[in-house]
Amino acid sequence: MLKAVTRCLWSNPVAGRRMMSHHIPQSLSGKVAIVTASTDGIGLAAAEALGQRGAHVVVSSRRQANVDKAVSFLRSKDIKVIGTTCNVGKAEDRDKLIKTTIEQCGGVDILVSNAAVNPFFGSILESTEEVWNKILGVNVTASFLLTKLVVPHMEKRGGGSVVIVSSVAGYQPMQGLGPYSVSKTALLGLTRALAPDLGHSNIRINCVAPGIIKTRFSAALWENEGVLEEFLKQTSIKRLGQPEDIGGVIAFLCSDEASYITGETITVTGGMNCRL
Ligand SMILES: NC(=O)c1ccc[n+]([C@@H]2O[C@H](COP(=O)([O-])OP(=O)(O)OC[C@H]3O[C@@H](n4cnc5c(N)ncnc54)[C@H](O)[C@@H]3O)[C@@H](O)[C@H]2O)c1
Repeated sequence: MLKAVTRCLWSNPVAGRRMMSHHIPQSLSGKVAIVTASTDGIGLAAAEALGQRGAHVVVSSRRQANVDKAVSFLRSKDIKVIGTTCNVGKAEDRDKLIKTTIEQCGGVDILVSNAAVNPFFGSILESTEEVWNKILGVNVTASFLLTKLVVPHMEKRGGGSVVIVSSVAGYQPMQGLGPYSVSKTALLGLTRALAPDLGHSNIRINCVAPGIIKTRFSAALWENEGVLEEFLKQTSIKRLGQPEDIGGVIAFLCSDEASYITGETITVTGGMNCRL
C-alpha cells in the first residue's frame, strides 16, 4: 500500500512546475538577485523562479562544475544569469560574491540566503563544539553577515528584499537533528531581529520554513519508507514538497505583491503543524 502511495507521489506532476511554464508576469524585471547554494534543490528552484519573473540571477555554490551546470540550465530557460563559487562560511568568498555581483550586474536588490549544512545526526548530547560551530557558522552567522554586506548596496537602489531559508525543524526540533534544528530556530529570530533596522532602509526581510522537500539534503528522510510514512501522517497534503513549491513563495516574498510583509516566516509544509 505504502509503495503504491510513494510511487504515486513520485509520479505526480509538480504543480509548481506546470504553473511556471509561460506568461509569468515580469514582476522582477530590472532586479538583481543573489541566491546562495543555488546549483541544486531549493536554491536552484528559487533562482529559476526569480529569473522567470525577469530578475538577473547570481547563482553560487562551493564547486565550479556545479555552478557551470546551473548557469547552463538557467540560460537554456532564457534566464539572465551569472555564476560564481562561494562557500558562505568564508569571509573572502562572501566578499567575492558581492563584488562579482556589483561588477557584473551593477547592483543588488534581492538576497536569498539558502545555504545550510548538517554534519551531525544523533543524540544532541553527543554533539561537539566543532559541530555547533560549523552548523551555526554556515546556517546562521553567514546569513547575517551576507545580509550585512548587501545592505549598503540595496540602500543605493532605494531598498531591497532578503529571504532566509529556515525549516519546519525550526519550530519543532527533529529527532537526531538537534543542532541543525536549533540553527533553524535561530533564523526565525534573526529575521525578526533584523526587520526593524532594515525597515529604515526600505529593505524587507522574511523567512521561509519548508516542510519535507524532495532534495538530496533530505534524502535520509524520504528514502526510508517508514520515516516517510510518519511524515506524511503529519501533513494535510499527502505528498512530499518539491523545490518549486518553495521557489515560487520566495519569488513572491521578493516581489512588490509582498511590499507590506516584513519580519515574517511563511511555513510551506503541506499543512504540518508548526508552533513556536
Ligand atoms: N529538503 C528539505 O526537506 C528541507 C526542509 C527544510 C529546509 N530546508 C533547507 O533548504 C535549504 C536548501 O536545502 P535543499 O533541501 O535544497 O538541499 P541541497 O542539498 O540541494 O541544498 C543545500 C546546499 O547547501 C550547500 N552548502 C552547504 N554548505 C555550504 C557552504 N558553506 N557554502 C555554500 N553552500 C553550501 C550544499 O552544497 C547544498 O547544495 C537549506 O537551508 C535547508 O536547510 C530543506
